[in-house]
Amino acid sequence: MSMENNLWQHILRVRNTSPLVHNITNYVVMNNTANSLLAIGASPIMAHAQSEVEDMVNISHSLVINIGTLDEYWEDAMLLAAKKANELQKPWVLDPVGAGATPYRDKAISSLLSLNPTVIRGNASEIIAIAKANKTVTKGVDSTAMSSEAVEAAKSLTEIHNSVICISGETDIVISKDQIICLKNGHPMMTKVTGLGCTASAIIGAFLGVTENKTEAVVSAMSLLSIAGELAAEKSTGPGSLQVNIIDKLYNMTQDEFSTHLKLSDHAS
Ligand SMILES: Nc1ncnc2c1ncn2[C@@H]1O[C@H](COP(=O)(O)OP(=O)(O)O)[C@@H](O)[C@H]1O
Ligand SMILES: Cc1ncsc1CCOP(=O)(O)O
Ligand SMILES: [Mg+2]
Repeated sequence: MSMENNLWQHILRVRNTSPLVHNITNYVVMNNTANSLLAIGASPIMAHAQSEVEDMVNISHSLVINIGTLDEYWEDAMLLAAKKANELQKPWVLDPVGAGATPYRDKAISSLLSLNPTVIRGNASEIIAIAKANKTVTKGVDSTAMSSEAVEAAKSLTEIHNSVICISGETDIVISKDQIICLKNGHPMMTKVTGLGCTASAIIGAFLGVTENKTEAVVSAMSLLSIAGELAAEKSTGPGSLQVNIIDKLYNMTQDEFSTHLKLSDHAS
């Protein structure tokens, strides 16, 4: 079966099996992330109490850790949850929001990285920062670099942590040990809606919960969100309506819309 066909099958599997996705995420995006997960057919739970995160991982299909509004208490909860996911061999995603912006953020990321996330998804500046390539300066939570500049940084992270890396941006690039997949979907207005990167990471979590092939899980998630953004932008007058229209398109995307818009290319790494 072609990769394109596999991607649509993964989308259907999320819709039909409704994986439970445990999110330890930031205050800015919690509501939008939960609604996006519901729209694709997944079941979201946001929980960060140290007393329950391990039990929550136990009943979930996957875990998503997002450091957007981190503090010391949350950091400990994240480490507990990631350790439990590893112990139970459940997939988990790290979204290193704002990597490189402050020493505290980088210290927390390095503790989480030592637990070898299944997938790391960030914009180009964040991926470069966490690989300590130091070729660019992170400006808050938005990217100042192009995805292509972060490819070398991502390759080194894949080698060290055995993780699949997703660099999001104008082109989304998914890097595993033997493959580099580029997706040229999306719309520039998506950068004017807060939390769409966080949504991408959460949706990746949903696909990891139902799909053995981790690279395909990431590509399914990124193509679904980016095509939804592209189609939603056509009928949006600005970022406010785009935010809402993306959730609707995640919910009602058809196979025809998916396959006629998908712009994917595959290379050996
Ligand atoms: N310039 C762009 N053109 C088209 N799509 C984009 C662009 N920038 C980001 N996107 C899309 O927006 C979503 C979020 O990615 P991104 O903005 O890189 O995350 P973050 O919010 O973490 O910086 C992805 O689906 C990505 O493909
Ligand atoms: C603005 C902001 N500040 C802390 S977390 C956050 C949301 C970042 O979301 P994204 O990286 O998906 O744009
Ligand atoms: Mg982000």
